[in-house]
Amino acid sequence: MQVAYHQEKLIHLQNCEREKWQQLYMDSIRQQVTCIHCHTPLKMKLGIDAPPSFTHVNATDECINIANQMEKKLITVEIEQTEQPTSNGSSTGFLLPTKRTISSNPPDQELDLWKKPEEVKAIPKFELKQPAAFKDENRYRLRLAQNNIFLDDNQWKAVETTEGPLLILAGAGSGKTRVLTTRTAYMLTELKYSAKQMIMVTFTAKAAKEMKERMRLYPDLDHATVNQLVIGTFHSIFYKMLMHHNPEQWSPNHLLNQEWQRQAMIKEAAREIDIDEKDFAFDQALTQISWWKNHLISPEQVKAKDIWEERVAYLFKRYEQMRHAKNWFDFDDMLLGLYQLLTENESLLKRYQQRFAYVSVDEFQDINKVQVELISMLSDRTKNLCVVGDDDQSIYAFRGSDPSYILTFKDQYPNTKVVLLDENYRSNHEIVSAANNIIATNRTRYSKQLLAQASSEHAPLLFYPYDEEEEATMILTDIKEKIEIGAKPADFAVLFRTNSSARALIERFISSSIPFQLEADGESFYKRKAVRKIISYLRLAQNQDDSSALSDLVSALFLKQQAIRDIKAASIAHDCTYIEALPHIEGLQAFQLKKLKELPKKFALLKKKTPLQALEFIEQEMGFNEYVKKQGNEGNKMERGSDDVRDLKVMAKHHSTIEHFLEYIDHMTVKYEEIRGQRNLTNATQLMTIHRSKGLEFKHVYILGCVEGGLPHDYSLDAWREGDDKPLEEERRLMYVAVTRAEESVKISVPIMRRGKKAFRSRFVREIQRIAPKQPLTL
Ligand SMILES: Nc1ncnc2c1ncn2[C@@H]1O[C@H](COP(=O)(O)OP(=O)(O)OP(=O)(O)O)[C@@H](O)[C@H]1O
Repeated sequence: MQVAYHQEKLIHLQNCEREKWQQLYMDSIRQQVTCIHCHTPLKMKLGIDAPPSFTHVNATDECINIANQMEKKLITVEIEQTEQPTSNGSSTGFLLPTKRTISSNPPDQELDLWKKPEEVKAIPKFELKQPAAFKDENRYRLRLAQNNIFLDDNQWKAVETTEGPLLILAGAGSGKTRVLTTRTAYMLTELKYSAKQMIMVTFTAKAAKEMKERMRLYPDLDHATVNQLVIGTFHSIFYKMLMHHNPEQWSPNHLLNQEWQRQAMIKEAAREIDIDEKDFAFDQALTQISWWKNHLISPEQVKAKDIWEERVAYLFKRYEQMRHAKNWFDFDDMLLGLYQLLTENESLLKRYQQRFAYVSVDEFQDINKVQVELISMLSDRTKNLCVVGDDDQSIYAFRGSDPSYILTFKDQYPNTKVVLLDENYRSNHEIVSAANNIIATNRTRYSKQLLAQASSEHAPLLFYPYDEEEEATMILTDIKEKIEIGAKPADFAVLFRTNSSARALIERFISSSIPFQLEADGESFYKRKAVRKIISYLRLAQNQDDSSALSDLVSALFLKQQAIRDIKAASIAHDCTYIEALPHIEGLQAFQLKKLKELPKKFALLKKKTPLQALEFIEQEMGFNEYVKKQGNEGNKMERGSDDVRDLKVMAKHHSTIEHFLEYIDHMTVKYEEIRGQRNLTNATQLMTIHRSKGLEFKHVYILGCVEGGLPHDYSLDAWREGDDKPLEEERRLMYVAVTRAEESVKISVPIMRRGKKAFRSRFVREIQRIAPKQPLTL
């Protein structure tokens, strides 16, 4: 149905502004949308595949028929006036806008129209490969096949290449774990190498565990041998070595294993240079310090690019001094410690080189400077170094990883043999082709193309929600529909570029009955600095004595935290609220005094506004815009306070009073903390950042926000405009990673609006829509 009563007004979906659909959807959940015939609640369906419509929650077929007939009449007949229904169903006293046809005025703006989702057309024809005749000349390969472990020819080539430097370029879904484990099993069982000679480095503890578990499935390989293998992450393996040599210095009691411990140290240092604790991005500072350490840059060697880096360099210096004084170490020191030990102790290095004759490294595209140095030291005697990776999946530049290590591996090791794994066993041909189309634009890569095993009737789908809110609703509706017809919640994953871009989605899932798990870093959207601060105005509008909101407010007013004490004292002395006490604090400049004197009046005005009006008033009339501008994006290229406020305004539109808005925020903040703690739910839809999805696979994948500025992220576009296309290439790799997680279907969201402004479809969407020329491997 397209026609219904909404809060006692007759509405026709086609005549409603697109912007209102989400509100209608939410009101339909609150039972405020009813049938024009029986007046029972209608639910609004706002999904991906079909235009929005209303359906009865409970109604007889007869009622539905009558309602449909009434709707037909209403749509064709111009109605000048009608009557409001009473609760018993008679229609009296209901007014439609005079002289308005409810079927007229077709919206002429693109923004107002529902746009049919489009299948990606640029899919080259699938060519069925003749299954390669199985070559059974190798006894071990045959033995594996008998145990249902099949390997294609390239995979097998990688297994057999055991000596010298080997680069396995493993495309997405090409079975690199299978290759790494089989190669090790082959060396142990067929070549009879000793397990003690081997070291396998993975990027995550999960990957190490999976490798060990998979190794146990190989024929003729006993558990004791598998247990002798050194398999683990860089940190776990290298830390064990350090412990072995100096258990006293490297005792776990000295490990700074909590973020807050490290933060406490730099906060102490920050006080020495008068940094305002409430207003400094300490988490960013720690990331920067870690980046320097992983690049083997000492505090003395830092070349600060701006004032922010200068300050962080000071914190770095003091952090290292404090750490040394107390004999503490952090996770980065585990790698640095071993690097130092092996550089200073040649005979020890030789012993390790003697022991580890075969070194293999997984996810080599994500390696950083200190890791690369350690690996090259350990493998320097034999050069039996096998690295597996995909330059197209290098997505951790912000943590210090650098795809140039995989791209220059051959230069580093001139005798390198290269094996390309280009058969994708995960996704159908349509998904693989879309991924090929996207990544082909990158210039800094080994050209290559993935091949799928099978074709499907479903191509990747582009769909066009109005904005972030509608996007979340459409995805939730789509997943719900699929679950209703038999899919499992765990079949789905929704991937997003940044946590803040998923706020609406997370909230929609929180309010739904679909089990879900959130894999994202960072605090809730409402705890982000700019958001928290602007919300503190609203809280103080409600209660001028809210002391926790006051502490957020003071820095936005360009006052120091110490001012809080003075404000509280002035409020007692003058028997007034904190806001009224502001102009009474000591030591104010004349311009500050003038501004603060105006505040009580402005807070009184604020109270009467809707949340959206209030936010705009705070920005424009209460100085918040200047505060956000002054803050810039201190050390954080990724997230701007002004963007957060724009995100908040999109959501504020759906709340009519400040009181309800704050209640909603508090509820969502509590829920966010609850769900963040949930782990390992067995049958849940996964909501995660693209970074977190790396290495995983899902039947159905949704990708959020594929518009310029969203994916690719704004910061990469800024860099690109300034002539640096590295970040943009990394964004393209992120898109590639996201698409290649899907086995059966991928749905790509291209919202029309973003952060309240017209958006432009992502360049990656345009790239997906044209067939990239075939790209044979070039090295
Ligand atoms: N030769 C093969 N025949 C059939 N299936 C295979 C073969 N090799 C690997 N697979 C399957 O392909 C899927 C992808 O393999 P895997 O997860 O190891 O890929 P990956 O290379 O690690 O992918 P990504 O880098 O994208 O995370 C797995 O389900 C795996 O069992």
